[in-house]
Amino acid sequence: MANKGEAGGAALRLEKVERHYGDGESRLSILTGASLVLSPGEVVALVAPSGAGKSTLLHIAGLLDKPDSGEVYIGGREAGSLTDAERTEMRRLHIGFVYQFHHLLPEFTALENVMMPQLIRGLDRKEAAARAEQLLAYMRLGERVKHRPSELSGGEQQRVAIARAVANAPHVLLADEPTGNLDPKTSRYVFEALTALVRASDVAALIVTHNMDLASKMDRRITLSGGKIVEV
Ligand SMILES: Nc1ncnc2c1ncn2[C@@H]1O[C@H](COP(=O)(O)OP(=O)(O)OP(=O)(O)O)[C@@H](O)[C@H]1O
Repeated sequence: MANKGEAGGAALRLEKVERHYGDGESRLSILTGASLVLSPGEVVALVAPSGAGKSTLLHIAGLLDKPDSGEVYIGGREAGSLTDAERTEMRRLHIGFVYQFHHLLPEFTALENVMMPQLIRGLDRKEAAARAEQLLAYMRLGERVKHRPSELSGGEQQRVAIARAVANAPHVLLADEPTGNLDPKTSRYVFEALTALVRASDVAALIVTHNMDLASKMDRRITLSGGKIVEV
Protein backbone atom coordinates (compact mmCIF):
# COMPACT_ATOMS: atom_id res chain seq x y z
CA MET A 1 0.00 0.00 0.00
CA ALA A 2 3.09 2.23 0.07
CA ASN A 3 3.07 5.37 -2.05
CA LYS A 4 5.51 6.43 -4.68
CA GLY A 5 7.28 9.30 -2.88
CA GLU A 6 10.99 9.53 -3.21
CA ALA A 7 12.92 7.70 -0.51
CA GLY A 8 13.82 9.78 2.50
CA GLY A 9 12.31 13.01 1.06
CA ALA A 10 9.69 15.21 2.67
CA ALA A 11 6.12 14.46 1.64
CA LEU A 12 5.13 18.09 2.24
CA ARG A 13 7.33 21.10 2.77
CA LEU A 14 6.22 24.67 3.31
CA GLU A 15 8.96 27.26 3.20
CA LYS A 16 8.28 30.73 4.68
CA VAL A 17 4.73 30.86 3.36
CA GLU A 18 2.98 34.24 3.56
CA ARG A 19 -0.68 34.96 2.89
CA HIS A 20 -2.36 38.32 3.31
CA TYR A 21 -5.95 39.30 2.64
CA GLY A 22 -7.05 42.77 1.58
CA ASP A 23 -5.09 45.96 1.10
CA GLY A 24 -4.14 49.12 2.93
CA GLU A 25 -5.67 49.63 6.36
CA SER A 26 -7.86 46.56 6.06
CA ARG A 27 -4.93 44.28 5.20
CA LEU A 28 -4.89 41.08 7.26
CA SER A 29 -1.65 39.13 7.55
CA ILE A 30 -2.74 35.54 8.24
CA LEU A 31 0.45 33.62 7.43
CA THR A 32 3.68 35.54 7.95
CA GLY A 33 6.40 32.98 7.22
CA ALA A 34 4.92 29.57 7.98
CA SER A 35 7.41 26.72 7.52
CA LEU A 36 6.71 23.02 7.94
CA VAL A 37 8.15 19.65 6.95
CA LEU A 38 6.07 16.46 7.01
CA SER A 39 7.68 13.07 6.47
CA PRO A 40 5.93 10.08 4.85
CA GLY A 41 3.90 8.12 7.39
CA GLU A 42 3.80 10.99 9.87
CA VAL A 43 0.52 12.10 11.46
CA VAL A 44 0.57 15.72 12.65
CA ALA A 45 -2.16 17.63 14.47
CA LEU A 46 -2.76 21.29 13.69
CA VAL A 47 -4.45 22.84 16.70
CA ALA A 48 -5.08 26.59 16.77
CA PRO A 49 -7.86 29.01 17.73
CA SER A 50 -10.59 30.05 15.32
CA GLY A 51 -9.30 32.60 12.82
CA ALA A 52 -5.63 31.68 13.32
CA GLY A 53 -5.32 30.57 9.69
CA LYS A 54 -5.71 26.79 9.76
CA SER A 55 -7.96 26.61 6.69
CA THR A 56 -5.76 29.12 4.89
CA LEU A 57 -2.74 26.90 5.56
CA LEU A 58 -4.57 23.74 4.48
CA HIS A 59 -5.76 25.39 1.26
CA ILE A 60 -2.22 26.47 0.43
CA ALA A 61 -0.74 23.05 1.29
CA GLY A 62 -3.47 21.45 -0.84
CA LEU A 63 -2.77 23.75 -3.81
CA LEU A 64 -6.29 25.17 -3.63
CA ASP A 65 -4.83 28.62 -2.95
CA LYS A 66 -1.48 30.26 -3.72
CA PRO A 67 0.77 31.93 -1.15
CA ASP A 68 1.76 35.58 -1.65
CA SER A 69 5.33 34.47 -1.09
CA GLY A 70 7.18 31.35 0.00
CA GLU A 71 7.24 27.86 -1.45
CA VAL A 72 5.16 24.70 -1.28
CA TYR A 73 6.80 21.36 -2.14
CA ILE A 74 4.72 18.21 -2.62
CA GLY A 75 6.84 15.06 -2.72
CA GLY A 76 9.90 17.21 -3.40
CA ARG A 77 8.35 19.11 -6.31
CA GLU A 78 7.90 22.87 -5.98
CA ALA A 79 4.35 23.90 -6.85
CA GLY A 80 4.82 27.64 -7.49
CA SER A 81 6.17 27.22 -11.00
CA LEU A 82 3.45 24.82 -12.16
CA THR A 83 0.76 25.80 -14.67
CA ASP A 84 -2.86 25.64 -13.49
CA ALA A 85 -3.30 22.32 -15.30
CA GLU A 86 -0.20 20.90 -13.62
CA ARG A 87 -1.41 22.08 -10.21
CA THR A 88 -4.75 20.36 -10.75
CA GLU A 89 -2.95 17.20 -11.82
CA MET A 90 -0.66 17.31 -8.80
CA ARG A 91 -3.63 17.82 -6.50
CA ARG A 92 -5.48 14.91 -8.10
CA LEU A 93 -2.55 12.49 -7.91
CA HIS A 94 -0.61 13.49 -4.83
CA ILE A 95 -2.98 15.14 -2.36
CA GLY A 96 -5.95 13.60 -0.55
CA PHE A 97 -8.60 15.62 1.28
CA VAL A 98 -10.94 14.64 4.09
CA TYR A 99 -13.51 17.08 5.43
CA GLN A 100 -15.83 17.15 8.41
CA PHE A 101 -18.68 16.02 6.17
CA HIS A 102 -17.79 13.11 3.95
CA HIS A 103 -18.86 14.49 0.52
CA LEU A 104 -19.33 10.98 -0.83
CA LEU A 105 -21.31 10.65 -4.05
CA PRO A 106 -24.78 9.52 -2.83
CA GLU A 107 -25.76 7.50 -5.90
CA PHE A 108 -22.64 5.34 -5.83
CA THR A 109 -21.67 2.46 -3.52
CA ALA A 110 -18.79 2.63 -1.05
CA LEU A 111 -16.67 0.62 -3.49
CA GLU A 112 -17.48 2.91 -6.43
CA ASN A 113 -16.75 6.02 -4.35
CA VAL A 114 -13.27 4.70 -3.54
CA MET A 115 -12.72 3.62 -7.16
CA MET A 116 -13.63 7.06 -8.50
CA PRO A 117 -10.29 8.91 -8.04
CA GLN A 118 -8.48 5.96 -9.58
CA LEU A 119 -10.81 5.84 -12.61
CA ILE A 120 -10.34 9.59 -13.10
CA ARG A 121 -6.59 8.94 -13.05
CA GLY A 122 -7.09 6.45 -15.87
CA LEU A 123 -6.71 3.13 -14.06
CA ASP A 124 -8.80 0.29 -15.48
CA ARG A 125 -11.92 -0.76 -13.57
CA LYS A 126 -10.57 -4.10 -12.42
CA GLU A 127 -7.44 -2.65 -10.87
CA ALA A 128 -9.38 0.22 -9.30
CA ALA A 129 -11.93 -2.19 -7.81
CA ALA A 130 -9.20 -4.44 -6.40
CA ARG A 131 -7.46 -1.54 -4.68
CA ALA A 132 -10.75 -0.08 -3.42
CA GLU A 133 -11.69 -3.45 -1.93
CA GLN A 134 -8.30 -3.73 -0.25
CA LEU A 135 -8.62 -0.23 1.24
CA LEU A 136 -12.17 -0.78 2.44
CA ALA A 137 -11.19 -4.11 4.01
CA TYR A 138 -8.35 -2.28 5.75
CA MET A 139 -10.92 0.20 7.08
CA ARG A 140 -12.98 -2.79 8.27
CA LEU A 141 -15.69 -2.10 5.75
CA GLY A 142 -15.31 -5.35 3.82
CA GLU A 143 -18.98 -6.16 4.48
CA ARG A 144 -20.18 -2.75 3.40
CA VAL A 145 -18.67 -2.34 -0.08
CA LYS A 146 -22.04 -2.46 -1.86
CA HIS A 147 -23.76 -0.02 0.48
CA ARG A 148 -24.59 3.51 -0.60
CA PRO A 149 -23.61 6.38 1.74
CA SER A 150 -27.20 6.70 3.05
CA GLU A 151 -27.01 3.06 4.15
CA LEU A 152 -23.87 3.64 6.23
CA SER A 153 -23.39 5.13 9.70
CA GLY A 154 -21.56 8.46 10.12
CA GLY A 155 -18.37 6.70 11.20
CA GLU A 156 -18.58 4.28 8.27
CA GLN A 157 -19.12 7.13 5.81
CA GLN A 158 -16.02 8.89 7.15
CA ARG A 159 -13.97 5.70 6.82
CA VAL A 160 -15.07 5.41 3.18
CA ALA A 161 -14.06 9.06 2.67
CA ILE A 162 -10.63 8.34 4.17
CA ALA A 163 -10.15 5.27 1.95
CA ARG A 164 -11.13 7.40 -1.05
CA ALA A 165 -8.67 10.15 -0.05
CA VAL A 166 -5.72 7.72 -0.08
CA ALA A 167 -6.91 5.68 -3.09
CA ASN A 168 -4.35 7.25 -5.42
CA ALA A 169 -1.54 6.77 -2.84
CA PRO A 170 -0.98 10.53 -2.41
CA HIS A 171 2.05 12.06 -0.75
CA VAL A 172 -0.13 14.10 1.58
CA LEU A 173 -3.48 13.73 3.29
CA LEU A 174 -5.06 16.97 4.49
CA ALA A 175 -7.94 16.60 6.90
CA ASP A 176 -10.12 19.39 8.28
CA GLU A 177 -11.87 18.20 11.46
CA PRO A 178 -12.34 14.70 10.01
CA THR A 179 -14.12 13.46 13.14
CA GLY A 180 -15.77 16.76 14.08
CA ASN A 181 -19.21 15.43 13.26
CA LEU A 182 -18.92 12.16 15.22
CA ASP A 183 -19.50 11.14 18.83
CA PRO A 184 -16.34 10.66 20.97
CA LYS A 185 -16.22 6.86 20.70
CA THR A 186 -16.74 6.83 16.93
CA SER A 187 -14.23 9.70 16.59
CA ARG A 188 -11.57 7.63 18.27
CA TYR A 189 -12.32 4.59 16.14
CA VAL A 190 -12.26 6.57 12.88
CA PHE A 191 -9.10 8.36 13.93
CA GLU A 192 -7.35 5.08 14.75
CA ALA A 193 -8.37 3.67 11.36
CA LEU A 194 -7.12 6.84 9.64
CA THR A 195 -3.79 6.71 11.46
CA ALA A 196 -3.22 3.03 10.69
CA LEU A 197 -4.00 3.53 7.01
CA VAL A 198 -1.83 6.64 6.72
CA ARG A 199 1.13 4.85 8.30
CA ALA A 200 0.67 1.71 6.21
CA SER A 201 0.42 3.84 3.05
CA ASP A 202 3.40 6.08 3.85
CA VAL A 203 1.21 9.16 3.45
CA ALA A 204 1.95 12.26 5.52
CA ALA A 205 -1.18 13.50 7.27
CA LEU A 206 -1.89 17.01 8.50
CA ILE A 207 -5.05 16.98 10.58
CA VAL A 208 -6.86 20.06 11.85
CA THR A 209 -8.64 19.20 15.06
CA HIS A 210 -10.01 20.81 18.18
CA ASN A 211 -10.05 17.42 19.89
CA MET A 212 -7.12 17.45 22.32
CA ASP A 213 -7.56 13.77 23.14
CA LEU A 214 -6.97 12.85 19.47
CA ALA A 215 -4.24 15.48 19.04
CA SER A 216 -2.35 13.93 21.94
CA LYS A 217 -2.24 10.60 20.07
CA MET A 218 -0.61 12.05 16.93
CA ASP A 219 3.14 12.03 16.26
CA ARG A 220 3.43 15.81 16.63
CA ARG A 221 1.26 18.80 17.43
CA ILE A 222 1.72 22.17 15.78
CA THR A 223 -0.07 25.46 16.13
CA LEU A 224 -0.15 28.86 14.42
CA SER A 225 1.15 31.80 16.38
CA GLY A 226 1.32 35.22 14.76
CA GLY A 227 1.08 33.55 11.35
CA LYS A 228 3.99 31.18 11.93
CA ILE A 229 4.01 27.46 12.68
CA VAL A 230 5.17 26.52 16.13
CA GLU A 231 5.63 23.02 17.58
CA VAL A 232 3.53 22.47 20.68
N1 LIG B 1 -10.83 35.19 1.33
C1 LIG B 1 -10.66 35.88 2.44
N2 LIG B 1 -10.68 37.22 2.43
C2 LIG B 1 -10.49 37.95 3.55
N3 LIG B 1 -10.24 37.40 4.77
C3 LIG B 1 -10.19 36.07 4.84
C4 LIG B 1 -10.40 35.24 3.70
N4 LIG B 1 -10.28 33.95 4.10
C5 LIG B 1 -10.03 33.98 5.42
N5 LIG B 1 -9.97 35.25 5.87
C6 LIG B 1 -9.68 35.65 7.26
O1 LIG B 1 -8.45 35.08 7.62
C7 LIG B 1 -8.47 34.62 8.97
C8 LIG B 1 -8.07 33.16 9.02
O2 LIG B 1 -9.08 32.38 8.42
P1 LIG B 1 -9.04 30.79 8.41
O3 LIG B 1 -10.32 30.34 7.81
O4 LIG B 1 -7.78 30.34 7.78
O5 LIG B 1 -8.99 30.49 9.98
P2 LIG B 1 -9.20 29.11 10.78
O6 LIG B 1 -8.06 29.02 11.75
O7 LIG B 1 -9.35 27.99 9.82
O8 LIG B 1 -10.53 29.37 11.56
P3 LIG B 1 -11.74 28.37 11.99
O9 LIG B 1 -11.20 27.46 13.04
O10 LIG B 1 -12.77 29.32 12.53
O11 LIG B 1 -12.21 27.65 10.76
C9 LIG B 1 -9.86 34.91 9.49
O12 LIG B 1 -9.83 36.10 10.25
C10 LIG B 1 -10.70 35.11 8.24
O13 LIG B 1 -11.74 36.00 8.47
